[in-house]
Amino acid sequence: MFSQLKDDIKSVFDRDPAARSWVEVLLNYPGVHAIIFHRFNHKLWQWNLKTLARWSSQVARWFTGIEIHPGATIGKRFFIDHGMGVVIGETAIIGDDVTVYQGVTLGGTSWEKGKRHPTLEDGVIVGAGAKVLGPFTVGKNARIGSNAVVTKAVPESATVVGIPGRVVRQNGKKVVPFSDQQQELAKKMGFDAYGVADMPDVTAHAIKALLDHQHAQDERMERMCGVLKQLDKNFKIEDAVALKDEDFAPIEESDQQNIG
Ligand SMILES: CC(=O)SCCNC(=O)CCNC(=O)[C@H](O)C(C)(C)COP(=O)(O)OP(=O)(O)OC[C@H]1O[C@@H](n2cnc3c(N)ncnc32)[C@H](O)[C@@H]1OP(=O)(O)O
Ligand SMILES: N[C@@H](CO)C(=O)O
Repeated sequence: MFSQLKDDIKSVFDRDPAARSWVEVLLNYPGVHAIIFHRFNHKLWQWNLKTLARWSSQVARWFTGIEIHPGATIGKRFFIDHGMGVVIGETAIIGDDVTVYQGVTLGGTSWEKGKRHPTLEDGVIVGAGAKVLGPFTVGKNARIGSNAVVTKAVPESATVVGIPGRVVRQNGKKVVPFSDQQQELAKKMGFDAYGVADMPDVTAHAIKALLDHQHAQDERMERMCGVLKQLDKNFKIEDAVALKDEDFAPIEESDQQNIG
């Protein structure tokens, strides 16, 4: 537990340019105080001293403004910067090297018991004031922008911003935002519709399909005109446009072989 705490404190230097010395970090970082409390409270929870664990987590909240349920599972080198207003629910699972800022909630949307809080994989960053609500997974190294409200799974290495949260970057590449209609169409076409950087633009896809069809029709029409010209040397396309249904005689079998 002590080496884990040492790693927690060391991670502050990697992720906060304002951190200057161990003494300063130990004295002034509520996020550090909260994680020290939590490492201990989680042990109490696991030893089935649940009431004591919850009471101690409330003491920590009183000191730090950060509320971490003692049942929450938190990996190595967890860093809460500033911290005031952070709430982490009972069934939240947090991987290694995760960073959260003040005002973040890792919360639930259901009153059912069981898994109801999110899982944050390794390296996730959750910006100030963001709310991550529900029992889904935020993939490795994903970033959640400050004040976002996220209620759906987030792919690995994605950046999600806004309300409702939407993926704007994946692996550093810009993701074109899709309308609800485009997402529906994409689903019908068999593409994953949420936050996939390589997902094709379905509107462009539909326009291309129409143009391909038009091109094929033009070619067919040209071939038909060629055949008609062979049948009648004086044939002009303008005359063909003016023709009515009754002007067409049934096609002879020998002509049919030439068409198509
Ligand atoms: C005192 C203190 O400093 S407390 C610390 C407070 N700091 C935080 O909470 C940090 C949280 N970090 C963020 O919000 C960052 O902006 C991140 C993590 C989202 C940046 O992630 P990146 O993958 O680097 O994305 P990037 O900065 O390129 O932004 C992507 C797009 O989202 C927009 N964007 C970024 N953050 C947000 C946000 N919180 N809300 C809405 N849009 C946002 C950007 O303007 C950009 O738009 P564009 O594509 O039209 O240019
Ligand atoms: N502590 C971080 C965010 O406030 C910094 O100083 O940049």
